[in-house]
Amino acid sequence: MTIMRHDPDHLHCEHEDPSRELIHVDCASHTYPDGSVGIHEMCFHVLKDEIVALCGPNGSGKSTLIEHLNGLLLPTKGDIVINGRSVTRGEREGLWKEVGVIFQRSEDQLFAPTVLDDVMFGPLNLGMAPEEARTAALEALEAVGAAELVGKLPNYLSGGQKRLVSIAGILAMKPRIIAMDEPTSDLDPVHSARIERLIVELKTRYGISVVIATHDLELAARIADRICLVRNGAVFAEGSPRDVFYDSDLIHEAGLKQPDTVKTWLEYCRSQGGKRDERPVTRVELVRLLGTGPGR
Ligand SMILES: Nc1ncnc2c1ncn2[C@@H]1O[C@H](COP(=O)(O)OP(=O)(O)OP(=O)(O)O)[C@@H](O)[C@H]1O
Repeated sequence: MTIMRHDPDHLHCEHEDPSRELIHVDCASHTYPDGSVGIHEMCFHVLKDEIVALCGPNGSGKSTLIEHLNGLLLPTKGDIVINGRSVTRGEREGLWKEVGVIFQRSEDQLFAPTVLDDVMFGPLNLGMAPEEARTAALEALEAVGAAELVGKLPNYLSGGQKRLVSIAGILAMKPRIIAMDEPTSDLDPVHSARIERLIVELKTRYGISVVIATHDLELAARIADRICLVRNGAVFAEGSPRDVFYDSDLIHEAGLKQPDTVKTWLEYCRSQGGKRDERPVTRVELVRLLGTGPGR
């Protein structure tokens, strides 16, 4: 995968793998009622079996894009096509079965008296019979490792537990795609690692494609198949973590900073005057290379 730059003068939302496409955001724009531009001529896609990370500075449009992926917001211009159905043309029935969205603030998602009620809410809403919904909810809580929380009051859960329960609530609806806004923000390292493992499992074990909006570039480097750089309401470049994070000009243009792992390797190579063919993006890769030294 090489870096693809989106040329604002020749916008095209095509890509090389349309047969695997689940989401197609076709030059979509959204202006909020107060005149703020949320997204502007956004071209974006999600394929089957991939984890895509949206990376960009505050206010670049990541959350606004995520809220468009299951019809919470509608574009004021352009189209959003989910699994062949145009959201803009009103084909929105059952959209929550296709794309589940997990908000940055888990509180926005949890409102029922108990965790079980909360996780059952989505399946019941999709028309499942109560027993079936209960089974789906229990399975989802088990899958996220939160089975012991089943009878608890959502209000009294810790931030990390709330995040797990809100993921279970979405997973219980068995969507094809899950979009998460800042999935690891405000979590301690243990809970972050748990959510990170869960995101990878959603893809590898359940065949769910995942979109994450994140400021944690180290996380994106570890788990994403594709990085989409977002600026001024649009994806302006995309590529593999290795290609994107080693392009310092591009990262600068995105208003971001290279991940520490990348910076450490580049500094090490400079200090050693060695070759730079390898491009580690995870700490495990970095440590392995530091053991052999650059250019050896
Ligand atoms: N409900 C809203 N009403 C008005 N403007 C909004 C609303 N939500 C977002 N915006 C504006 O839309 C633009 C994009 O915001 P958005 O929250 O999508 O960015 P973001 O990349 O997710 O930012 P962050 O990383 O800080 O979460 C910003 O200028 C923001 O002020």
